[in-house]
Amino acid sequence: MGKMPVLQAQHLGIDFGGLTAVDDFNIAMGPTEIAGLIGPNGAGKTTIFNLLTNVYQPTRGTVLIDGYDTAGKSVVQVNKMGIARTFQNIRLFSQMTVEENVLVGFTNSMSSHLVTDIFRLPGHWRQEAEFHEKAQELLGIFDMQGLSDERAGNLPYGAQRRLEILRALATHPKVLLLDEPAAGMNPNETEELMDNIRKIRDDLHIAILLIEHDMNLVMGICEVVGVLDYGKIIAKGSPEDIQNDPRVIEAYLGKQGVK
Ligand SMILES: Nc1ncnc2c1ncn2[C@@H]1O[C@H](COP(=O)(O)OP(=O)(O)OP(=O)(O)O)[C@@H](O)[C@H]1O
Repeated sequence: MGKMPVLQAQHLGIDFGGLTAVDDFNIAMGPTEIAGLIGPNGAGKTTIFNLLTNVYQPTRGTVLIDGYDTAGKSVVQVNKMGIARTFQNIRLFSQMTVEENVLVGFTNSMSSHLVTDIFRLPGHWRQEAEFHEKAQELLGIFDMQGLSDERAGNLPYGAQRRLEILRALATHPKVLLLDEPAAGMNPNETEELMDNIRKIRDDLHIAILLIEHDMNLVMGICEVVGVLDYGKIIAKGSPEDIQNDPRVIEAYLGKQGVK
């Protein structure tokens, strides 16, 4: 039998007043799977990320990370259980350096006195050196070591998005959720991002679930794609299956003019 899923959602749903934003969402992700979630604007994609990370408490259903139920856990606790995410809008600490932004990611897996050590007390050189090294290693994924001391806010847009991914990776997730990682990127940057997403999966052995409107990216790197429409999954399968599914073409791809 295959390995236990790292991320499982069962009959997950949420209502906002009278609106059912997500209903009966199910997923079981293998440890190194790359999956995509697509659907028209307002279909509920980001809401699913918010449910998976406990930003929203589900009205129905369960989420399991590595087999453990996330019910009642805080966002930080769920992150420690193994799920990390990026956001549609960049949320970096723009006044801090590139390396400091990565270090912030590490702090989530440390006890609070270690955080104090790193940021306030200069005595713990060995620890600092260790974290510096780890940060450099992560920055190396995107060849960003040379930018360590730049202020994050001064980086070009594409580099800021890459840094966000690294900061999420610094929390040592088993599952990485990427919310529109290619948004605002030019075709060359998107192509590079695709290689890097594969590289992250291969090198770090983690599962990646992504929301994306860029169909080249979705169809190019996802092994499984789920299509969401009005809060419900209307189709699920390989990129080929999805592209040929009449329901999908009607709900989404047709409107986008993608063949
Ligand atoms: N906190 C909230 N309160 C009320 N309604 C909400 C809330 N969050 C999301 N919704 C509603 O849930 C639905 C799904 O929104 P969501 O942002 O998840 O869609 P999406 O598929 O991510 O869209 P997009 O592709 O535009 O980002 C929308 O109708 C939205 O208005």
